[in-house]
Amino acid sequence: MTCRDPSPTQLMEDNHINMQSHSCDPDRPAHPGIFPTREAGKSNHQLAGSSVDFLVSVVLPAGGTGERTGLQTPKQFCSFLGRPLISYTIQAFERVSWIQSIVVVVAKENMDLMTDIVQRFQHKKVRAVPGGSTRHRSICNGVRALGDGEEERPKVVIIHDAVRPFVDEDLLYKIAMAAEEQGAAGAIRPLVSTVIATTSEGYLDHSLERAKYRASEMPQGFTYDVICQAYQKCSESDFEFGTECLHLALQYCGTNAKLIQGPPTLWKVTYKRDLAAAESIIKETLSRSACVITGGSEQAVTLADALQKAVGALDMKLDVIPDLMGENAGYLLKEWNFIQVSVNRSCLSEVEAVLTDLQAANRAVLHPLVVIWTSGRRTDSDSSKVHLSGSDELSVSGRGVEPATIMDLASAAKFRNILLYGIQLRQTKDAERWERSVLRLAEITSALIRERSPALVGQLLQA
Ligand SMILES: Nc1ccn([C@@H]2O[C@H](COP(=O)(O)OP(=O)(O)OP(=O)(O)O)[C@@H](O)[C@H]2O)c(=O)n1
Ligand SMILES: O=P(O)(O)OC[C@@H](O)[C@@H](O)[C@@H](O)CO
Repeated sequence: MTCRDPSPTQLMEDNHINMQSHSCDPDRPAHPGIFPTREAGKSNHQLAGSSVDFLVSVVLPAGGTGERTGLQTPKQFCSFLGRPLISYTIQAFERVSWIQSIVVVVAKENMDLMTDIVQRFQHKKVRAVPGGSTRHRSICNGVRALGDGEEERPKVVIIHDAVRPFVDEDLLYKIAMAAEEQGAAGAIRPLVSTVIATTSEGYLDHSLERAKYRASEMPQGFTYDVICQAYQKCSESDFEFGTECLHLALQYCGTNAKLIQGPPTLWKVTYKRDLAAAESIIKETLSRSACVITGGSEQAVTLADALQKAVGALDMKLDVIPDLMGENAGYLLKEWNFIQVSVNRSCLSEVEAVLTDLQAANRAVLHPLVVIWTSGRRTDSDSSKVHLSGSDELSVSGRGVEPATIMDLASAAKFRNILLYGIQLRQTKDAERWERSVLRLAEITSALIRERSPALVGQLLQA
């Protein structure tokens, strides 16, 4: 996780609300209906096993400064594996086919940065609008943008803090359907700590019965009309100090939100420790599987099968294939990790071919891809076993692969966000030692894929 400059420290321009019009944006002309009342459009989207037959749009409030992290860079722009947190959240919504559009609400000084992020990570359905000095004001600006004529007004608006990157389609579907039916819906989680009330002198006044209360999380959903009306009627104090959209719907629209319990991953990145936790989850998600390419040789398949068995104990799934052609080309579009196994071959041509395929598939836009070149050599007549070659015997011709060669290849690949590592297996005649070497190979492979460290790129490690 990196939180480098540019780090906007300028606090958002104060965004005063005009009581008459409740315009959330001081620059926009005040007018009686800040939320157009055109009939919501209809659209039919088929979800596997379910359907959403109304338009759904999303508002991602991302206009905060993240003061509680103690960092200069607002947490939504802190990077994980070279990508800002907000891009992960946007991706979680982009892959939901029945969501028609996403409005990201950012501080005015971050509008250019947000536009760059949308372009760099090829986000679709996304546009950025300026936020306000409080979360409610930002959300209000986002909701208003949904009705400003650039697109068909949605039936349901999903509101989700941009710093909650782990949200799944199943929950979004439940929230959207409940909001369409009920007018409002929100995700909840059990309380971890008991809530207590304090006296003005800082003493315990009373304790709430924890079982009767829940933590209000995100996503939340509202019919466009309900959330518009709520923001049109709410008070200046609500805009300034409020933290709960569901409350506004109840208070100003008489709409009782349907509450839906979500998974533990709904938590909001708030403190610095949450950034580390988010990075760990992102890395873990990318490291659950890999594709092993053998070229079809018997020795390479033997080594790959041994590796597959060994990493299974490390909670990692390997698919062993001969190449990335035909139906195996699908791995180029779904896998983040590739292991090229070469036995008795000195050149890196096979791994170069993998790199070329990956670059052509343009897969490294969202996440760095990991390619590991694993080399071994059969050293006895028993073809059922691939023994390990010493680095000085790596090739049939007796010439080993120069470490500089893989470093050069890796340096070029890194510019395309592909991390190339090499692992050599040591020579042994002893089956038990060979097993231990394969276990080391599995541990190194798993660690390289999990950490995706740019520092080790191009290194030739020894298993
Ligand atoms: N004026 C604001 C304040 C907050 N938010 C957004 O609302 C979400 C939840 O708010 P919070 O976690 O409080 O973010 P910050 O206000 O940035 O955090 P802090 O209170 O620590 O400064 C975040 O995505 C934040 O960017 C916003 O859009 N506009
Ligand atoms: O912006 P804050 O971190 O102060 O609070 C945000 C939370 O209140 C909010 O995300 C949920 O409680 C749902 O409303």
